Amino acid sequence: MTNNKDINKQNIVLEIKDLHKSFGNNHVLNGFNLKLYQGENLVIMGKSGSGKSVMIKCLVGLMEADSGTISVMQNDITKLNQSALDTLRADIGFLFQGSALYDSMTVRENLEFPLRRHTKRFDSTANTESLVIEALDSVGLRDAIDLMPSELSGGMKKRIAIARTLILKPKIMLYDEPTSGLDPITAKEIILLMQTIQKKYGTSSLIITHDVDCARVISDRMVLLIDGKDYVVGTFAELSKHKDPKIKAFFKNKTS
Ligand SMILES: Nc1ncnc2c1ncn2[C@@H]1O[C@H](COP(=O)(O)OP(=O)(O)OP(=O)(O)O)[C@@H](O)[C@H]1O
Repeated sequence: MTNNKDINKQNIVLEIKDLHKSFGNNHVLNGFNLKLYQGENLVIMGKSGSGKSVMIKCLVGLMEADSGTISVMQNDITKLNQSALDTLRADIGFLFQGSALYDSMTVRENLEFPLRRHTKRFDSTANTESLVIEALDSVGLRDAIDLMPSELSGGMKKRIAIARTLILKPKIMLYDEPTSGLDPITAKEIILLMQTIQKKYGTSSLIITHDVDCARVISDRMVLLIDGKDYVVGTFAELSKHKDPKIKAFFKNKTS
């Protein structure tokens, strides 16, 4: 299933070309490529240890690749100075696996935190309170504004983490295992929320997941990371019918 929306294939918002990363003899990324188009949900699947986290770390600058290029909105991030990189980073919202809220801060303070770090992004008249409320409304949790993270369920934490990412109005969202640790109903709610956000904010999303149901619902295209490469790229419908055993293994009993 593909989502019925505009994808602008003329506008590549993120491109990884020929990425290599090894740790000694462990050649984790071995010529990995991907293109993310504006307005697209691109799912990356790969088995455990295939290099998804390594790829994300290279992408957000936490790890240096051995070779290859990573361009975000036509800027090669390996060639930017720190200040240009920080500006560009604000355009990328990263939802970490564990939600990563600050436990000692209220929901409001958690949401204000990125605003304080990226003050240049907002003019001085921007009202912090209204930005916080707008982001909370987007995830349906305005009433949680004064709660502490310990008072939230797993699904609520995920929503607040999404709101905290959205508050900077990113152009690209990176979701690392957005449904892991959630029960199937809550996982479905988060997937629906990701779709709603995409429509409302017009973001492009890179979604790393093991969750085949999530991939089926959310992906416009998928990339399978196998043997350190973009082994195959295509829609869920195309890949789930593939005869190659390495590809079939991802979809076993899951194509209904
Ligand atoms: N800092 C590091 N030093 C040495 N080896 C590393 C380092 N980081 C990752 N690796 C190795 O890179 C490989 C890929 O790891 P990575 O964490 O990217 O896998 P993954 O696809 O994200 O797995 P999972 O789905 O289980 O999270 C593994 O063999 C891992 O041991």
